[in-house]
Amino acid sequence: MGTSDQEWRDEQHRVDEVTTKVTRRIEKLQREVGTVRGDVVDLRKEFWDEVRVNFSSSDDLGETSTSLRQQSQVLSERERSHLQSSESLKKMKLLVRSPYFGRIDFEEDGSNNNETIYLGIASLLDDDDEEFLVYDWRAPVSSLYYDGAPGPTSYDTPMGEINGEMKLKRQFVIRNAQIDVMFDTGVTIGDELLQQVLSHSADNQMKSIVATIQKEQNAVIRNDKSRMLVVQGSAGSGKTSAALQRVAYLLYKYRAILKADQVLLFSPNPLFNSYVSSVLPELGEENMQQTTFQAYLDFRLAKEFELEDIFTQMETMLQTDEGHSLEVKRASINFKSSPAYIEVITRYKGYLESRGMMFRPIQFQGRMIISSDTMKEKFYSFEPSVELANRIELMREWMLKELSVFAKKEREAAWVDNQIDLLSADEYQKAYTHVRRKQHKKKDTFDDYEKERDLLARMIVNEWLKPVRKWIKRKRFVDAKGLYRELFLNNELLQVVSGQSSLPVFWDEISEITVADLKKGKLSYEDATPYLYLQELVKGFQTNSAIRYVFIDEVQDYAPFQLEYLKRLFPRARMTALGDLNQGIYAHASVLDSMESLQQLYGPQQTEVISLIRSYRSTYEIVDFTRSMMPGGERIVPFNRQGDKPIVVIETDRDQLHQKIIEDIKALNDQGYEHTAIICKTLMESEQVYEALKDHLTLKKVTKTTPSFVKGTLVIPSYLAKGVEFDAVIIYNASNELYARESERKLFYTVCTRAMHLLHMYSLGEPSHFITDVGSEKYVLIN
Ligand SMILES: Nc1ncnc2c1ncn2[C@@H]1O[C@H](COP(=O)(O)OP(=O)(O)OP(=O)(O)O)[C@@H](O)[C@H]1O
Repeated sequence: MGTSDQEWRDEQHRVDEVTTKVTRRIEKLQREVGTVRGDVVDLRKEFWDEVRVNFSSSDDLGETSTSLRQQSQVLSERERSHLQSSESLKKMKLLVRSPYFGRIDFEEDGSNNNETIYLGIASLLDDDDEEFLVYDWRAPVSSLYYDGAPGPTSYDTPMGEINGEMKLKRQFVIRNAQIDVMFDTGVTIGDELLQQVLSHSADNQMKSIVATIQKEQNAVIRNDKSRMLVVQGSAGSGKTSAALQRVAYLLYKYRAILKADQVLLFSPNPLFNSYVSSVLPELGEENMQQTTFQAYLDFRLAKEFELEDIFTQMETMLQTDEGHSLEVKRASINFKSSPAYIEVITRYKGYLESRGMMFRPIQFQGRMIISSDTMKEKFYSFEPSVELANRIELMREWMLKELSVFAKKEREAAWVDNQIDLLSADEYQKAYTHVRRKQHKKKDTFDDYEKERDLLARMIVNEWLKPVRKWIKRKRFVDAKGLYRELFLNNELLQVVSGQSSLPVFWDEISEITVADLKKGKLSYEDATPYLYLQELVKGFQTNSAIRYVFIDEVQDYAPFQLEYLKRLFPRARMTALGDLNQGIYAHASVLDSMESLQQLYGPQQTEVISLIRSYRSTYEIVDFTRSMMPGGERIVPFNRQGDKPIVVIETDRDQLHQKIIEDIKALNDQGYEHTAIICKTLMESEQVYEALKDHLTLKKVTKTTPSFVKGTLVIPSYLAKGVEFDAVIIYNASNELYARESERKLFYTVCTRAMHLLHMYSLGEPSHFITDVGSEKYVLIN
């Protein structure tokens, strides 16, 4: 809908006015921040000058402490004020170039007052703090802009629903205080603006989308009722974008009680962490915490085991030769990632309540302090109704007492005398000081020889037993490894706890490999979470209650076990899980067959599922091609942005193939496509390609340890391209030799959907049937 010249002039006039106010506000805040910073520095420097310190009498002591308190109050007040001013300044700086992006005119029922509401990244009040010149995009009234169309409408507020009529919905693009684009619009945030935004070049960092949030995305962002929010959305439908705006929304709505470090995002890989890290700061918010599930496993298990990571597992599974060992590995992954295996572990815990617990004996200098059998006997002497983990707690207390008894006896041992004799003068002095401190500074500690020997012996024994004590305190006496191994050594046990008389496929081989790995101190990726889960069921769960919101991106890549584990790990958190079943690239992903199964986690009552079906990232032609690869793909709705059809280039000679790719990339660079990727299937292929092309092109090699994306032409293995996007994607070898197994369809789909503007697939020999099955009208074939 067009706007008149007069309206344009009026709006520009308002932009000028607001910008002038913001500029003035910035100048004022800069002065304030400077002054307060100076005050804080001075106060810190002069802190002790202002405090009257006098410890002579109890009155003086009281005065000193009051003076200290007052001085630290002044300091913390100034520090708070500095923080506030700095935050306001940060927001004003966001507003100065583009104060707002939307306007709605709304008349509340019965008010007769047409209120004009402008929406921006942050709110702005006029000088007397009475009128909002700009409303924060997250304010309750702003939802009208994203959800409502001109006409009768309503929005929710903490006080209840407000009804009225929207008279106007207008969009702006304001750059450097000048209106570039302005138009009035209907329900959706205009396609025109989206067209503009989406046709831009890719970046190595994700951007915020506040000006063009779509209605269904807004539902994700503002959803506030469910414990678990599941977002199923096609590739490029804005799941990650919506998740990040949702974090910003929650931080705004609950600003009095929620801090950014109480929100945790699980990303698919460390690279992705850096890719999304600028969105929240762009919105004036602090970043949430970010991690990967792998990082958590490393944190918990890497000291104990040589841990297979998810990418190594992936490399194994992507081997071209489907030999028997790969079949066994796949069966192992499938079983160990299945809900049935959760049942096995849970029932195993029940089984252990009455039998089968395993302990590691406590020994000292080759002598037994407490044997495994004694521990087991003690464990089963506790009341059977006491929870397993609580019994372990009781065991810990009992063992610490036993250790004290042992320590007392040990003080008389001959080795202790030897140690005392061996103490150097220095050590003796140290021991003396130490013992004195322990004895609360009694002066007569080393008065007579007997006492002296006794105290030194006590100290030496305690020192020597310190690691044992620590070991007990950490409950290392529970033989978690033995308990886990038992499942693979004892078929009868497995049958009992699985409730099945038959054993899983390839069980003998799976068991043999698992046991051998455990013996070597190795743990495969598929064993890591079940192992941890069993250990926690027995020893008690380590939980993190500080985290209030957990976001899991690419949830289709998690096994049910891992989700169950996260639920336990964060007992006070609400969860938002975002995923696309079509992009489940890992072997264990096949077990998570529908997003609805995620409802089991917290139960349907506490779960809400939202589907996003519009795909924004890629051009119409690319989405039309990629969606045809997937069963049910017709449900994906491409955003109507036109581009070139995907290209398939067939070549029989590898050198020729390289030559063509080099020319292609040079041409793309000339056309201004700055962020392109040569996507290879595996790391090995990626390394070979990098070596072959690096002298002809400026390339950046990406591996699992690359800390962040940079702009340019990347050479990247398929699975590391998850979640990110590029102007142009070059699939290095999309041949049928490489991509033919059904299990690789989703991987191929995922890599193709990384392209925003251009998708070029090269093939050494016959192209993958994933391409040819699509229908030749959807791509251009070059022989
Ligand atoms: N409402 C929107 N306005 C502007 N751009 C959008 C909008 N929604 C999504 N996009 C853009 O579409 C692209 C894809 O978004 P995003 O990465 O969030 O999708 P996704 O669903 O997480 O994708 P995938 O599952 O394929 O990784 C990004 O460039 C994002 O900025």
